[in-house]
Amino acid sequence: MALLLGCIADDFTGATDLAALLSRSGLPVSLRIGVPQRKRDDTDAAVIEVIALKCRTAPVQTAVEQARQALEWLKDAGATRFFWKYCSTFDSTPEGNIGSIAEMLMAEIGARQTIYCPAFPENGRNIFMGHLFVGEQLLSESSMKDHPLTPMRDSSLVRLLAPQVRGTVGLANRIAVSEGPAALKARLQKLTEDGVQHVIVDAVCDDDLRTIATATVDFLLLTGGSAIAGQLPRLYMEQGLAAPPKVRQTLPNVAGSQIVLSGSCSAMTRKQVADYAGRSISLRLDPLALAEQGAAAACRWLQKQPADAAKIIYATAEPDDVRRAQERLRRDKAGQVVEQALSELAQEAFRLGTRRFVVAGGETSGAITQALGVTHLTIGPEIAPGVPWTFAEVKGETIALALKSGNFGGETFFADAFTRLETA
Ligand SMILES: Nc1ncnc2c1ncn2[C@@H]1O[C@H](COP(=O)(O)OP(=O)(O)O)[C@@H](O)[C@H]1O
Ligand SMILES: O=C(O)[C@@H](O)C(=O)COP(=O)(O)O
Repeated sequence: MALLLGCIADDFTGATDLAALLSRSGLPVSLRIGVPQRKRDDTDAAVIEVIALKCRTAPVQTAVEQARQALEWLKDAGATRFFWKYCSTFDSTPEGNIGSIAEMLMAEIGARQTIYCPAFPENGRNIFMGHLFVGEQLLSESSMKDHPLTPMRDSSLVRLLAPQVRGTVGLANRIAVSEGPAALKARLQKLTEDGVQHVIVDAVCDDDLRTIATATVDFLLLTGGSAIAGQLPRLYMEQGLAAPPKVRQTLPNVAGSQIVLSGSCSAMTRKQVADYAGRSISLRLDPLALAEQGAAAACRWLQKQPADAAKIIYATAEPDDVRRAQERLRRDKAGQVVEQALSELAQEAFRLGTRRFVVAGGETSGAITQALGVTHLTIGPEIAPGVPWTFAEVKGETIALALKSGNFGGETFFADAFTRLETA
């Protein structure tokens, strides 16, 4: 099938979030883990391809290079329009990588302007006058200020983006958006004439997203969260470019034991871990002990647990505990030892017969998915907005994998996830 859209996501939970919102339309969406080694098969039914990278916190040059390779693969597969997906809380290091990757993509595909719209109203992320809100709080006052890898201490998207790009950053505010697609298009055109290449666009509800998508559907490059992308399939269908397949894909029925692995320290994950630890067998990992002794003791613990019992292994901790571990180990090293341990535990769980995995945390999901050797994910039912079950082949076996973004899902998410799988 001809490709309508080629997407690049900066982490794996972000990629499944994006694929879930695009899939709501019924259009077939393919999700690849990393840049595929092989060319796309011409008979592939998907009309949208998503490539999941793990580049959110990588050094700028590494991240840009990974995105360039993903772009090459998508272009080679026939894509002419592209979407660059990053976090709805604009998670980035001070130097990048949101703007640096966008600027590279614009240069490679010849786009004069792009928009930045991380808003995800269904999950409480809204942009007003260029400022990002999480629920009713400014981003910088929300729990994102304590993120272990990308603490967000400013809420102005213009200020956050400006140091990440060489070009000029501007704003199309809510007033422009509220005037409808034609007026917004004119505002963007005026900004282009004024030499503004990078435009933050306000959105506080799904109607705003519809307006923005309608005004920019023909842009060569759009950037933002999953919610703005989720508006595109309907527009493609209205333009007669695609129609959902008549027969829906049947999803596998995955038997085998289950586990939750959590490396997210986000506020919602902390509540979810507390809830599920009260319903299951649990093991808490200590980064300092892991740095000294590795994951062997935790693997031995796992081997001793009854196969059919509900279990959770987590490094999830309160901000003060995270800070203490980072002071002793350095921020990146603390993250790496936890990611490495959870990856080994996922491999051990698979060896012991686990086939249903719920993973919390974007970086954590990247590490675990790569450790399991997953290269392609089929998108299944959504458990909570932006968090679908996915299915993958590992060593000839089908596994079910739910990759949960840090702050997504309700308090009982982990239990809900397994219930959703039973009823899918
Ligand atoms: N107790 C801890 N101390 C320090 N870092 C931790 C701890 N637990 C987890 N981490 C690290 O914090 C990071 C959390 O990021 P991520 O997995 O992307 O979660 P989120 O989706 O909430 O952003 C990971 O690199 C993880 O290894
Ligand atoms: O847009 C979002 O918020 C998510 O799709 C996402 O990218 C979350 O990343 P993590 O919080 O690191 O899971």
